[in-house]
Amino acid sequence: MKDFLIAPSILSADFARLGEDVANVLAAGADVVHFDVMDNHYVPNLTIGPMVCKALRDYGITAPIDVHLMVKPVDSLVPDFAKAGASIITFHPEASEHIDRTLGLIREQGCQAGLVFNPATPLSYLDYVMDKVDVILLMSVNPGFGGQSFIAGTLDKLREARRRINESGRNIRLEIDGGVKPDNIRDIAEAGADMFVAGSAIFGKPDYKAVIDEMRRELAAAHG
Ligand SMILES: O=C(CO)[C@H](O)[C@H](O)COP(=O)(O)O
Ligand SMILES: [Fe+2]
Repeated sequence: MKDFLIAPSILSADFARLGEDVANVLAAGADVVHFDVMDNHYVPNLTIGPMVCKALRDYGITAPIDVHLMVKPVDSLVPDFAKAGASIITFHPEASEHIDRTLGLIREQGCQAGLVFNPATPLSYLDYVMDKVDVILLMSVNPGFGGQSFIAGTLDKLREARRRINESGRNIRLEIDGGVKPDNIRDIAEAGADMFVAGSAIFGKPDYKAVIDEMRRELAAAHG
């Protein structure tokens, strides 16, 4: 089977007992912790910052933490998240004045760097920075909230992103975020994604392992 990563979004976790809930979802078979940072400025919602990332590390979470920055400006938060234990830091190109500089800053801080594309953001932002990204994250909902429905047009965009990655010859992760569920994850994988964020689909069910196992069965059946 291809190397697929499942990354539960803690946006839908129980914040009153976050460490325990994250440990439980990892014990249920998740690979990566997806950490949504919203600032009530770039997106109309307010969530969590570096202190919470550090608290998860202090609690004993050792899995990669994938920090999805939905903030503007971006750069000042990058060293803070790197120090707090982030493994991957992704940001929206519209939110950075200097995309190349922000990507470089993330790598200088020892993290993997990625760009996030809203449903209407063109992939042309990749044109001159393909050698500086480790992750490409396509949003399949408009950013700001969990529990929204997958926008079907994202499948074509995934194919286009996969084509660009293949052409680059680089080992870049293709991550998808928003409305991912057991009943659509196979189509999403066949369109080219290899890292799958799922918030409400996993944390919204009492048995995390049952959902993750079902996703893995669907992924095992994916072609391509
Ligand atoms: O970045 C996000 C929203 O901006 C979240 O990661 C995403 O929405 C996950 O939630 P769900 O799987 O419930 O759609
Ligand atoms: Fe996210």
